[in-house]
Amino acid sequence: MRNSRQVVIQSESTTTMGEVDPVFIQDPQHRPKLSSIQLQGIPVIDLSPITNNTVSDPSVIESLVKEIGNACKEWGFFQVKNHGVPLAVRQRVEEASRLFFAQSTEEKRKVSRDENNPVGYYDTEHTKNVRDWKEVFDFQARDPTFVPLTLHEHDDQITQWTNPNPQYPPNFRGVIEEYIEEMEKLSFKLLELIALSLGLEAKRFEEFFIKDQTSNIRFNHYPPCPSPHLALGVGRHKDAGALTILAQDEVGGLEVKRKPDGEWVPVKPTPNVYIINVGDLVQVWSNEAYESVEHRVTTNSAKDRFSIPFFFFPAHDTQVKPLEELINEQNPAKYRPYKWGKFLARRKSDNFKKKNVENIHVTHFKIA
Ligand SMILES: O=C(O)CCC(=O)C(=O)O
Ligand SMILES: [Fe+2]
Repeated sequence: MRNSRQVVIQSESTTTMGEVDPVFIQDPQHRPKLSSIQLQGIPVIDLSPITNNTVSDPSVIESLVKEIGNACKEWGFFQVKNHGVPLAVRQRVEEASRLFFAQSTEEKRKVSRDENNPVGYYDTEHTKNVRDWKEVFDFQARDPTFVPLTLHEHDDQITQWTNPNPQYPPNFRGVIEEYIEEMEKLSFKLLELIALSLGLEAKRFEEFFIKDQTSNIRFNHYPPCPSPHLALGVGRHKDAGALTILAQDEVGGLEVKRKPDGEWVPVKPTPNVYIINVGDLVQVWSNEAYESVEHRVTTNSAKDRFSIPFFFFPAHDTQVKPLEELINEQNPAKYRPYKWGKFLARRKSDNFKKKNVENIHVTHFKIA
């Protein structure tokens, strides 16, 4: 994370000095407060009614669906326990991630992403044009993943993204693939519950994901940062997909913007839970019954932090628009239709070129 342009910055709030390249420094209004208070957190929902085969009482499922619906409305975020993902599978992938990032930068760059194949290692991501204090390794759930060749709306040619094959740790790919399989199963279950909570058929969303989904998993490593009050691990953003399933370690740093008052609420680490958030696609499909909520990651000066989000993305040819069942004369569609694949390719391309404009975002399709 260090380079020759490093400068010494005088902290505003304390007398400590920290060394951070200016590209990492957030505007004052976006700097984290780093308070240690733990506010009333996002809800933890017990998924045993759907993971435990012996539950037959429909009212139990009904109340689970209500809980999920309420969490989506109030927070856009929730956590799940008794989710059915074997702990050993998670531990294997977490261990592999640590080993991967512990290698030299030179080794990691052997599996770097590039403009045509935006999958693999990189350490220069910018969120809202400020550099994130992190390094990542991206891996697609489908290998190859089919995506549009160009960004032109009427060009139907496709190309493919393929996964790199890191040599270390041994069997990294196998361990990731095993974990992805669990993430997909959980994603489908969660989307069913979300569909039910919107009054839709349980499998309403399935068609978008069955063939050629574009989901990816990301390994994040946030090294200790000498100036945690100036930089962020990931700047404030919303996730663009359908939903995200996040495994965070015990260090903490994820903050969610609380809906009514805009307060940044830290998500306290809890062993073996997953943090779920609905993304922009659910916001559009539900015609804003549910909203995708901003979140960010703070850094700290003492500890490395690792997290693993799984981004559940539909097939590239999915036409995204508010669902017919959820719009009517009183509640007309709030978004124009858009092609998921074009959107995704545009995002990756803007992101790679680090254009000095805001990345494409779902608000571009909002009907004023
Ligand atoms: O590391 C985290 O806790 C969250 C990361 C995140 O929000 C993202 O990668 O989109
Ligand atoms: Fe995110």
